[in-house]
Amino acid sequence: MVKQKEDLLQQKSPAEFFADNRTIAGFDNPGKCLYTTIRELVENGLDAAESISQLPEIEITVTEISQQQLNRMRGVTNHDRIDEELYQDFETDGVKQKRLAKEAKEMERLEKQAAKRGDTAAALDGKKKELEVKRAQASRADKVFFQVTVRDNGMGMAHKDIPDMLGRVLSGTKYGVKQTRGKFGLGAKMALIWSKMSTGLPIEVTSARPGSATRSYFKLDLDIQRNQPNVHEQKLLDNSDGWHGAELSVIIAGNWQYYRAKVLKYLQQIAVITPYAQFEFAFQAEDEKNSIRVTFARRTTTMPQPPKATKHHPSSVDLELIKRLAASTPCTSLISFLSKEFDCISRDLAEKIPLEMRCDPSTSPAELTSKQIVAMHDLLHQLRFHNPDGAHLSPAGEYNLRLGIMKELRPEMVATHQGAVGVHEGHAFIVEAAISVGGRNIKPGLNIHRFSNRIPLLFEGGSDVITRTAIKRINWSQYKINQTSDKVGVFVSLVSTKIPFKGAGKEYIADDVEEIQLAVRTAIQQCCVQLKNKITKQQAARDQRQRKKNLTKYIPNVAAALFTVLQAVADRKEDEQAAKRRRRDEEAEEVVLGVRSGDVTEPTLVARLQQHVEQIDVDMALEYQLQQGVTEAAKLEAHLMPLSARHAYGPEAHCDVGVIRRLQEL
Ligand SMILES: Nc1ncnc2c1ncn2[C@@H]1O[C@H](COP(=O)(O)OP(=O)(O)OP(=O)(O)O)[C@@H](O)[C@H]1O
Repeated sequence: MVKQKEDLLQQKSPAEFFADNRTIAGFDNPGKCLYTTIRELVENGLDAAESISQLPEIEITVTEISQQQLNRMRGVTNHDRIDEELYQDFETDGVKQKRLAKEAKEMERLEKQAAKRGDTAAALDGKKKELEVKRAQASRADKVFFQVTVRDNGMGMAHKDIPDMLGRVLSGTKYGVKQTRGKFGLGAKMALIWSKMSTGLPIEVTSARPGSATRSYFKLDLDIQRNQPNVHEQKLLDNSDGWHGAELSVIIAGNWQYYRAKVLKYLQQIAVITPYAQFEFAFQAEDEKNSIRVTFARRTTTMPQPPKATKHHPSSVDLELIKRLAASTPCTSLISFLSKEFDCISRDLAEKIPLEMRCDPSTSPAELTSKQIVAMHDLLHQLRFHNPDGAHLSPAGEYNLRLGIMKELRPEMVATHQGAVGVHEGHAFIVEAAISVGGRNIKPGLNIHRFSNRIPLLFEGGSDVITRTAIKRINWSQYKINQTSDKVGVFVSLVSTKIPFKGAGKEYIADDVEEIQLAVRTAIQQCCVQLKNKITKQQAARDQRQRKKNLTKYIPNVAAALFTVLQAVADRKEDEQAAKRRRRDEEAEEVVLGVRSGDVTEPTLVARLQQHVEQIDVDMALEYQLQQGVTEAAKLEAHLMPLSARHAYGPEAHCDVGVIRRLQEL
């Protein structure tokens, strides 16, 4: 029987699979491909720097390249068009008229809107320019390409490993049980696959290990069918200046116009979670006026402890993993195998497990039969073990998180919380959260920022455990936060040796892991409790200010009215006065006498009323303190110290509650 074409058995290499299913890895459309390429290369740079405890310095350059330029690079001749009408961007006269009319209308609308809002001429010009750029980009016939170059100061790559690291899908150094940004051994290769698919150009890599006298240069691409690197050029260059790190450069199709905001947001968020890193970003447009240069400056040199590799927790192992470990271990007995290859198995316990399996404890792991491996697997899933302690994890830390938020958003208030170590399928995890209120570039409502293993997640937020928890499982009003009108920043970061991502694109964290769900909720709630305290105090202070303002507003009128009355009394004849004298107390009598002698005037009344309002303030503050308990309310954090050796303490001011010393420059 002749086989039908569709019956033919075919095989795909991993590279082919990911080339056909780019979306899985976050390479959906040209714009998203540009974004993900930047992201993957930046995260590799951060991992590489942190792995040698180096404060990361990441330079990202995105250079716009026109179709003509690209053709020149590829040695393809640029031809003039013979028949314009064949091209997608050809406009008939009618279509052109319609477009021009639409643009004129849009301009008119902008002008009206600006007049209504009272915008300045410069603001209006800015908007018009934006419109023109959009129009120019939309009408451009040429496709736009980008050279993405990312340079870091990390550990670099060994010369011999570079082709495999970057030219073979599913190869990397981050597969162990360790918290890293990268995991799958895919990201950089996807950028290369996309460059192959969209421009056909190879990747260029320069790298040096710390202390290396040479730096490696490679130009390579990836044979998608065979899933193997294809080296075009390689050389060893001089490294006498002692540089270490890596610089990767790819040329890909992309869309800057639609993904500009996402790229900048990503960089801002990665700057929030890694305030100890310095990011230099440059976008070089063909037209210089559209170029951008942004620096996300380092604000601290305190780096979290680098994550450490740990061992597999017995409750998380599967049959295949046990087989693999048993075949590769140098241990010669089951006792040492169990105690050395697994986390949370003490020597004591390791001696008991083989007995439970009805196995000789001195059996070599390499000699375990399939049945014994099955027995070990079943047993490991039935026994009780300590949970991993999370010491190998590296959360950003409340200090860094707060610092990052303060530097990027400048909120009015911020609260942070780091939760206890949790466990999911034998992998330890830690959830950290920060909630901010107010700040720049933040919209009213909940602004949710998600991080996993210290990378920002910007897409598919709707299904993420953090978004869903913040929106559905927190009763914000209980903490005096209005989730629709207050500008609330919700920052949640999860670190673990295994993040339950949905998809290889690492875009969002599953919402079905109860332990993580609960930890996220608790961390947010803990921040909210801290904020509620601050908000209550702030509200009380605001109410007080308002009351004072209201009272002060009426002082001139009240003083004038009062003075008129007092004057009328003072002007009455003596006998009338005598008749009424008995009814007035002495204090009032004194005031009337004052008015008569000219000592009490209208301004005197104004001053006394103002004094009275001030006094009410002080009384209320005291009353508040008594209600709150003196220690709580009277405590005010203050940090006073000389700015430098050139400062000394000056004169002292004494008051009931303490002494204030003023700093003086020498
Ligand atoms: N800038 C770099 N410095 C040092 N090593 C790097 C750098 N970029 C990549 N590598 C090495 O190349 C390997 C493959 O990188 P790749 O981006 O393909 O995958 P990954 O980072 O391991 O995982 P993921 O697909 O989850 O990002 C990395 O594991 C790392 O060892």
